[in-house]
Amino acid sequence: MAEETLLVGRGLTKRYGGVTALEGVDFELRAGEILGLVGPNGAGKTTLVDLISGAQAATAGELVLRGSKLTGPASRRARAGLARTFQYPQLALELSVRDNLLLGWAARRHASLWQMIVGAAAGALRPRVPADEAAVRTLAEELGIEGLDRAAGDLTLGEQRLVEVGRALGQDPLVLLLDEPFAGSDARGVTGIAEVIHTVQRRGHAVILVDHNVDLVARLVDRVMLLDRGRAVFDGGPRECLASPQMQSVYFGSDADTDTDSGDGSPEAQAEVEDVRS
Ligand SMILES: Nc1ncnc2c1ncn2[C@@H]1O[C@H](COP(=O)(O)OP(=O)(O)OP(=O)(O)O)[C@@H](O)[C@H]1O
Repeated sequence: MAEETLLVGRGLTKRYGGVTALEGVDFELRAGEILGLVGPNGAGKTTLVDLISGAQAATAGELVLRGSKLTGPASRRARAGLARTFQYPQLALELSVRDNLLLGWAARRHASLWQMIVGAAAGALRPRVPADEAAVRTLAEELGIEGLDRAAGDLTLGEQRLVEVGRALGQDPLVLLLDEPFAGSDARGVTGIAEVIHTVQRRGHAVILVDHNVDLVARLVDRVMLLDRGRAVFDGGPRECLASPQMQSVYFGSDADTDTDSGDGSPEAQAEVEDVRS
């Protein structure tokens, strides 16, 4: 695995009024690394993704991407090399699957994915770039996305997630942030999303993968960070995390057994991830 440090977070803290969502979280993400972010409801997982992506401003702390401070709004951070997906997929529902995917490629050349979405909804996804269209067709085949002319609003939740992950891949991110990408996905969707994760890794870039399902995450990632009530209580290998006293304490209390599946994610999804882990 490459040794270059891509992204560093130091002392990341977020307070919403009296609620401390995140407190002094440090991490390092290396090139080619897949980092799993796990923890129970309210642990601060989405907040950390929000602080990295720029969806929320940190109360304290700093982020450094390839040696440069990462600051400013989400659009600037996207230009710096971040792409993310959301707990609830954010596609342009009235546009086709093809156009939603094309937005990822188009965003490489434009200021902001969100400006692109608004512009595309108004018919501004022109002129089309043949190379982008070819890349979208290839990606759709690889991910098993069918019916490129369908409106995104007609897709199932799992299909929408796959398209959103595909769009993020089109941005060719240095760091891809995936917030619960498997929820609502069938086995084919899980395979497709896992393929995207490995594609980013093969490019020497990095992925932060958030999910409730610790067993499922552990099969895909190189490292796991366990959050509990806003604090990082474990950072290390997935097997070590599953066996750690911190994991026991966070999920079960100290003397519980080791079934770490929170119940999110289908059995099919888990079986499929077992198969696709490379
Ligand atoms: N906009 C907000 N305003 C106030 N409190 C918030 C806000 N966003 C998050 N919180 C609080 O911050 C804490 C961390 O929330 P966060 O959504 O980051 O957790 P999470 O680990 O992603 O949880 P889940 O797995 O349920 O999505 C929670 O107590 C939550 O209620």
